[in-house]
Amino acid sequence: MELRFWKMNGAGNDFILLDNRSGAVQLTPALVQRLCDRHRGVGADGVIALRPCASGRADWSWEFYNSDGSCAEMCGNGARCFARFVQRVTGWDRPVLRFETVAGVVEARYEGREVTIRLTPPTDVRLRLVLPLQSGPVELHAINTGVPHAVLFVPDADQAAVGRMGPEIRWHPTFAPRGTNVNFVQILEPGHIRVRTFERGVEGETLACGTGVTASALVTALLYEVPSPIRVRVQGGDTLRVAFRRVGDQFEEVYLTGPAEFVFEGTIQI
Ligand SMILES: N[C@@H](CCC[C@H](N)C(=O)O)C(=O)O
Repeated sequence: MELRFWKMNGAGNDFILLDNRSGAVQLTPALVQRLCDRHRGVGADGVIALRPCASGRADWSWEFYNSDGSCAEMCGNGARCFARFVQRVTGWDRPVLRFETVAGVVEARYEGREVTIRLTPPTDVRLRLVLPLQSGPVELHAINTGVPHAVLFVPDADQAAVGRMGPEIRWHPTFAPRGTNVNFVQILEPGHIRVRTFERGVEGETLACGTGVTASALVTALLYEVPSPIRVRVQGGDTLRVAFRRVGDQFEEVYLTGPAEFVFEGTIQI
């Protein structure tokens, strides 16, 4: 079978997008791994498939897979790409698109080449956890912004031990059974942070992680009383923006703004 795909990226976090409205493509873990293979496939951090919204709660639905073939509940950078993809393949011409994810309904607003998404409210906030790692105890913070994230503050993101501490925290029993994504956050100035993310399901550092950027900004807001919006520089060099409405320790509205770019389209035999 010949599979048509579109390659996109959001701040360097790259995805293969498929129009699977008909349900003709069976996205097995093996097929996702093959498509995402950077040597033998198209190459990407994940695969996103457009689906009709069976529940009627939104305009469309998606399936999201990490490059290892695992399903994830949500993806911030992927959500912005998905919004532009729906425009291209369905002719969607409204200013806002709502689509269903495992984490809940996400709203996307088109702003030229950028997209702002409204995420589901964060859950499972746990501040000041101390984890006994091999290198000694480390203080970090947990928050779920659609998928689980650990956030730890470092003096210099360039020097952060992402490759060593990332997998250790990602698989730590505190976050069992499905583990967590891990963000290393440097405060650059008030309202401006830099984030490097070790991603679950990619099992490595990506150039950006939208839900990780959001998690890092919200934890920064809680710990350091930083007001909305917060600018976040990612490893790929882009700057994303996180805006929120906070009531006490609760975030009632959370938005992520950033780029979503088409790179190429093609076909592959599966
Ligand atoms: N890159 C994404 C997050 C994708 C899911 C994540 N790897 C997980 O399995 O939790 C983003 O931009 O948010």
